[in-house]
Amino acid sequence: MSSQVTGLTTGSGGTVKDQEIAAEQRYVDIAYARLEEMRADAQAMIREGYRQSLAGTKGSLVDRDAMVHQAALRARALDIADDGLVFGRLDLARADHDPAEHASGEVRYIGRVGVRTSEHDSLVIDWRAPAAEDFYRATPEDPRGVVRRRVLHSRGHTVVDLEDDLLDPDAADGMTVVGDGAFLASLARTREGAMRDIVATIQREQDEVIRAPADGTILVRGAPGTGKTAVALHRVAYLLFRHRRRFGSRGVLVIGPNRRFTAYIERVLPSLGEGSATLRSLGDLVDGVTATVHDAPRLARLKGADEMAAVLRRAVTDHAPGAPDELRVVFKGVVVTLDRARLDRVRNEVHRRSRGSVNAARGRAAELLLDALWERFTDVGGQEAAEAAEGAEAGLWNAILAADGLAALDDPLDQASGRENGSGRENGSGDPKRTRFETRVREQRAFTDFLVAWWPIRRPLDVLRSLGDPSRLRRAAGRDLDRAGLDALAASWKGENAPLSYQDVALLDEIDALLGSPPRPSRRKPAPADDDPFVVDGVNILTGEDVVDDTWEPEMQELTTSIERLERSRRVDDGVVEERPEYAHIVVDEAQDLSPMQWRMLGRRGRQASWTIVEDPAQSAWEDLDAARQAMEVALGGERPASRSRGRGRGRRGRGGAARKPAPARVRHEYELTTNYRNSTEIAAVSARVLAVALPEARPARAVRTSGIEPVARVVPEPGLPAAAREAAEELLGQVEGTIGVIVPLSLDQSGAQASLFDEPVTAWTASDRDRLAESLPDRVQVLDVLEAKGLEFDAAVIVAPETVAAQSPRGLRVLYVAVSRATQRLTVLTADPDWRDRLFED
Ligand SMILES: Nc1ncnc2c1ncn2[C@@H]1O[C@H](COP(=O)(O)OP(=O)(O)OP(=O)(O)O)[C@@H](O)[C@H]1O
Repeated sequence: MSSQVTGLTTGSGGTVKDQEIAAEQRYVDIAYARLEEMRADAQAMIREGYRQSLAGTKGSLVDRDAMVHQAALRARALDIADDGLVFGRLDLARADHDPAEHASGEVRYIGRVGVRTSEHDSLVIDWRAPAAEDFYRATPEDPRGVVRRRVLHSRGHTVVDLEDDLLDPDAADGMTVVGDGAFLASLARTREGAMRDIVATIQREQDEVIRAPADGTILVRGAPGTGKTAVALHRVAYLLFRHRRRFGSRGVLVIGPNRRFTAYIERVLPSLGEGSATLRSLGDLVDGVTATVHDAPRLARLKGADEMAAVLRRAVTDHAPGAPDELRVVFKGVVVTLDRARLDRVRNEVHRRSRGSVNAARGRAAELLLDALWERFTDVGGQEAAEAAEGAEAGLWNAILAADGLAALDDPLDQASGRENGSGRENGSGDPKRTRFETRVREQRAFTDFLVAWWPIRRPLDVLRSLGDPSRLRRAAGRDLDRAGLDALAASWKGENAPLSYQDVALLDEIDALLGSPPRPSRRKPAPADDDPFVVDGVNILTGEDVVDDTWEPEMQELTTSIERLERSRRVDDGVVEERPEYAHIVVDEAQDLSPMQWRMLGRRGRQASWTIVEDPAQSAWEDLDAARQAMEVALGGERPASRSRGRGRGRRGRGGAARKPAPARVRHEYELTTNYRNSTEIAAVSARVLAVALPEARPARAVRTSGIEPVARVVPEPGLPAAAREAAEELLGQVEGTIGVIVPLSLDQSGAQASLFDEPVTAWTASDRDRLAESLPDRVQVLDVLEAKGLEFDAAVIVAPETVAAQSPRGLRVLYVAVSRATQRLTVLTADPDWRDRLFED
């Protein structure tokens, strides 16, 4: 028999629950005392590391670094554990349980880090260790040897509440069971603006995802509020704990939809003691650029489509803006010219042969230009003319020398060809006249200046901006874009200061991959080469190497090759070209919104990675989900069915991709989360109605918490919506303690070239509407548009003009579904259309 207690008073003072709390407090105090000793040990180890460095040998410095690094990591993890160190207790059944005896089997305490006594006995088990798994997995149907599971709620070092689950009543002889729904109560807690870890209350289906196999791909689906983000972050902490060597060294990347979202989740991993994962949004994944705007859905669809890859491929092979369209050199008095058509042929040939990095192909461009010049030189009879001029010149000199009684000159051009043998390009022709020609041409400033201007080292942003010119974009587009698309795209990229959108960032990454690294400078500086014609102001324009000597004037360096320098300074640190980072594991949150181009961007960072993909297709703002799926498959590098599925996982065969050679097949496991921990049942009912219209076949998640507070709907004439939104926010400020989100429709640019994308004008909210609304509201109220609200949650939400949100794009209803599922406690909907009130609020 066990005794279920919620607040009974005992004779010895306090409730039974108080006594249980006091007993747990004694244990927790012991754990904290030991934690303090471990922290002191870690500090001592850091000091010892520094002391060793005084020994002064190289080996001791390496040892010191390793020791200090390890000790510092340990110290940080221990510091973090200081808050709520112990949060769980498992009472296990005795293996030889005799029903006649009192059950007192093994007791395990679960916490944020593992704590052992100085004799190495376990005091607290790290939540990620195998021995902690039962804490999250045991259920009454499958108790896994657990009789009672206890969750300890603490404030700092003090235990303030307990909650028990009795999992095996037959084995719980005499065991006290306390609790009054503290878990559910914790779900209703105030949201303060940043997501918190859920380590003490991870549920079984969530734990299966967190501890899923580390290889291959994990695909996690679930409706809003089912904990997908929370689970993905806890999985990162788990992977880094269990496979530190593998994931710690090459790194884990967590990708979220926007910067607001990454700011919202950024505290979770550090609170779990993991500071090493890289957290980025789709808008700041590429170094040096930051997206500040979302494109209107139709523009986003154009930019994100797979076809853009071909458009950009053609764009980087076009001549750079301002590239000269004539090359003119002089050899032996003969003027040799390459006109625009000939230059274009050379350009095409360079691209055909160099397949890959455009920026690194300048050397090849120089070679093919020389070939074309020689061809042209011979075509125009230049050889004969040069020989005649040469003969006349030599004759003149010899006549002068003979008059002075001196011997005749050797052929000066033969001397030049002798020099050529040692230093120049081997053109393979074996023709000394041609070799001589090339040597002379390469020495000409006209040629090297032309080369730098005609084949500049290009930056991705310059290429994108150049497509703001409609004629240039039309050349690049071929048949891949129609007229309306062309105009809208060009308008969005035009001008130095046009803001960069989230989709633009993926395009910049694509261009970066096409341009490739600029030529790599060598670590060793070569000697200054005064006689090297490809050295222009201290830089070899073919290789990008610095060939400056100590006497070089820095100002002079800046004069001629500043583009190269700028580009290299972006990437080069201490002589090492910084390549695009690749990760061992990539977590993609809100994956349903990624465009094909964004998948390509991620794929380049995870060629060898395993993946955790988290998504809810019902929340997708992206129109062409099939194309996005295919791009995802390519990014993931080919799949094969799971050899062994765990939990609810199911294996599935993917469709490798054509754009990249498929990587070795990888295992995939799919999971579904089914419980909504965010919304009250009342709010969940509203979002279920939107889902039923948006995607009738989809199933809403089961909400578990009833608040007794019904959502509110108000019908307001359209011009009055901003004022009504403000009023609603002010009202909610008095009703909830935490955050309030006022979620408004998108601000769509339907002017100028972008107007052609809209069949008919759609109501939009302007930036000034938003600003006016946000004016003088306190910080805990955020005014944001529906796309910015992705992944976030608030104590209360005001949804403004659902009818407009629904009409703004073909996926408008799904976007509205996102908006109405953000609130934990209170929801107010303001609409100008009474039908919409009925749709959302009447059964
Ligand atoms: N096991 C749990 N214990 C306590 N809180 C939980 C648990 N699981 C999820 N939550 C809470 O539920 C809320 C929703 O979680 P989360 O944001 O991860 O959901 P989501 O599925 O990613 O939602 P969306 O699809 O809307 O982005 C968060 O406040 C999270 O802390």
